Amino acid sequence: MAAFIESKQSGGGSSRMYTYDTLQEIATYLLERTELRPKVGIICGSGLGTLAEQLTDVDSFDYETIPHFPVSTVAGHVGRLVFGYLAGVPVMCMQGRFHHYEGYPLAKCAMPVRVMHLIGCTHLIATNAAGGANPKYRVGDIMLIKDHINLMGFAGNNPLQGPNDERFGPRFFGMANTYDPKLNQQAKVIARQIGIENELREGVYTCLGGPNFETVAEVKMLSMLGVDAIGMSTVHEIITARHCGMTCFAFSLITNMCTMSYEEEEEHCHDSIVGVGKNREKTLGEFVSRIVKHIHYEAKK
Ligand SMILES: O=P(O)(O)O[C@H]1O[C@H](CO)[C@@H](O)[C@H]1O
Ligand code: HPA
Repeated sequence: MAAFIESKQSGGGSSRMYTYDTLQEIATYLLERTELRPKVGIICGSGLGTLAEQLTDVDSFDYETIPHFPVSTVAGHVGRLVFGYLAGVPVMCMQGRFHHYEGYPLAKCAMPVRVMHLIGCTHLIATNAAGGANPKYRVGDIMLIKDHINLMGFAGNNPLQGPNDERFGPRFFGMANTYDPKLNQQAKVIARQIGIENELREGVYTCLGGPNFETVAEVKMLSMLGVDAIGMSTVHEIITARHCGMTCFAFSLITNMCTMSYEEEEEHCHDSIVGVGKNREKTLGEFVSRIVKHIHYEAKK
């Protein structure tokens, strides 16, 4: 198994390793094995995979069985692509994502987003577990992402590095309003409808490489830069989705507060992070179902 995982983890560091033809091959493999034609792709974060278990009439594919697909190596990420209906709407759901710290280049982490696009998804919903860097936040809050800071990009690490294939999108493109403001507005309405408006936040997310959590000095610095929540994912997926013209919606479940002083005992660990996701599964299921329904009916107007 270890050798198998290693072989799945190897490969170049840029978008070059997943050519348009390779990605089309993956999409075709899946389309030949499911009759569902989803317009919405969902990525489940750590501990949030039970969302995929709410789908009905499913066709599911373990990552190991999908050609050219990496495998999930992190607890709380099952490693399965599930097609099915959520609240009566066809969706495809990654029950487990890929992270840079697993040894995968960013282009590989974000590759399934391009597969979603080729399958016909027009919308991406990315979810994640994140640490609260905003002291007003509480564990269990849901933070709508209104923007991100691509810290890894500052250091020259971007999922779109390498030759650009115009069939996906242009070489250069803007990122303003990438997190669809209208969907965030609707999410606030939904939060009121389901009685979670007091737990809903809207803020800025950043992704660090991980796998270690942040030092106190790092949290202080990020907080000064305007970061509200810190994680190790999502940013490269959203950049990839934006590049190919998908509408993006994303939120963080605040699973822990980042350690903000040296006196505090650091309490977070991956198990408790996954546990918070599980505790919030019912609420998040309802929240995401309503977002998906909204996207579906808006598209029909
Ligand atoms: O971003 P997701 O996949 O939700 O996972 C988050 O939780 C893990 C840390 O416990 C890290 O992988 C971090 O990125
Ligand atoms: N930091 C980084 N990533 C995370 C955290 C955190 O505190 N919590 C969940 N994912």
